[in-house]
Amino acid sequence: MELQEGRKGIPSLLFSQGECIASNITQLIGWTPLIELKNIAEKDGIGARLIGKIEPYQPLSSVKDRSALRLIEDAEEKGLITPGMTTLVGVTSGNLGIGVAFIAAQKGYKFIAVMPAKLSLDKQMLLRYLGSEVLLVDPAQHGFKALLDRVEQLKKDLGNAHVLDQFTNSANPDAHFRWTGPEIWKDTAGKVDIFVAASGSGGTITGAGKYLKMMNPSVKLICVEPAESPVISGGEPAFHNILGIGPGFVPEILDRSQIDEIVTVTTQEAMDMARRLAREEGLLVGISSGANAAACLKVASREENKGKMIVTMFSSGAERYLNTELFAQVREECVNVNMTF
Ligand SMILES: Cc1ncc(COP(=O)(O)O)c(C=O)c1O
Repeated sequence: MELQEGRKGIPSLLFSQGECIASNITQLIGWTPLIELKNIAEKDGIGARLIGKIEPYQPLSSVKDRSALRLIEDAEEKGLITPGMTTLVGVTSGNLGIGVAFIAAQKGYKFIAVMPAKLSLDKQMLLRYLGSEVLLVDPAQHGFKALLDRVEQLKKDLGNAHVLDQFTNSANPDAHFRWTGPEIWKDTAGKVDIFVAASGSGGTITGAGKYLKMMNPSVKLICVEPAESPVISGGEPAFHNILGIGPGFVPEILDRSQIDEIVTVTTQEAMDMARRLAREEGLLVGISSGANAAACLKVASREENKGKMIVTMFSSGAERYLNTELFAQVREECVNVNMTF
């Protein structure tokens, strides 16, 4: 089936005449819906419009499906990889790896995920379930570099391995320039005033931000990072629990020159807001989505932003965090529940 140039996702399929059946799962990446947070805006007396882009609608529930697809397609276009022959290799602690795993499975690539030991068992299980190999490295012994060293060693040992590096490869922001940015522009009818996005690899804010500024140079770009580890703001890296953002260094692909402002959010604020999104808007989204929404509320409360449209990313679904602090209280309640009859 022919898809519209530069567009992916379910609505693209709907433009065709006749059958609307995806030929494979990668065609369903992209074009996620926008939703306005009316309940929270009303309750908090917010004069701006708060809009979230619901990435849990991606095939494997996160924004990283887009980057994974573009990293793989870019390598294919450059003739660097061949299904059935090349082994894809990447350091991953989560969503990008899961994105690569399902695309690799569909396209016929072997994928080896190099992961920090002691990280989520759920993610390891998902990767293995999708047919990927998981190699655990203990970063406590040699730091993050141990993971990179393991990848280098694999490259030498395998000979036909291709490394996917979301922090340095411009194909990552390109996914957001091609898809995320145009989707936001189209679905807001070009009314977006402010785009707020937390930075992990920096792909989303760089790629979607570049597209939105290209369409309207007065769109403001606000980058969100953990208050405990405000590295982009010039601070020191430190532990935080907003999974998927704030890796503790400034990624090579992050284009700081186009960012108008950085807003920091604590892990506590992010988790509290994720829970509010669930209970007040019925939105089951993850911790970084809570961080983004918390940053939006800070920005929206400013007098100068009254009436403005603020768009942000709900980058992943809450179900990926069932075994984290986000669900600690309800887990405790469930474990200790008393029979009522
Ligand atoms: C849950 C979550 N939120 C936000 C991000 C940040 O996106 P980006 O890497 O495009 O900066 C990531 C990236 O992995 C993520 O997994």
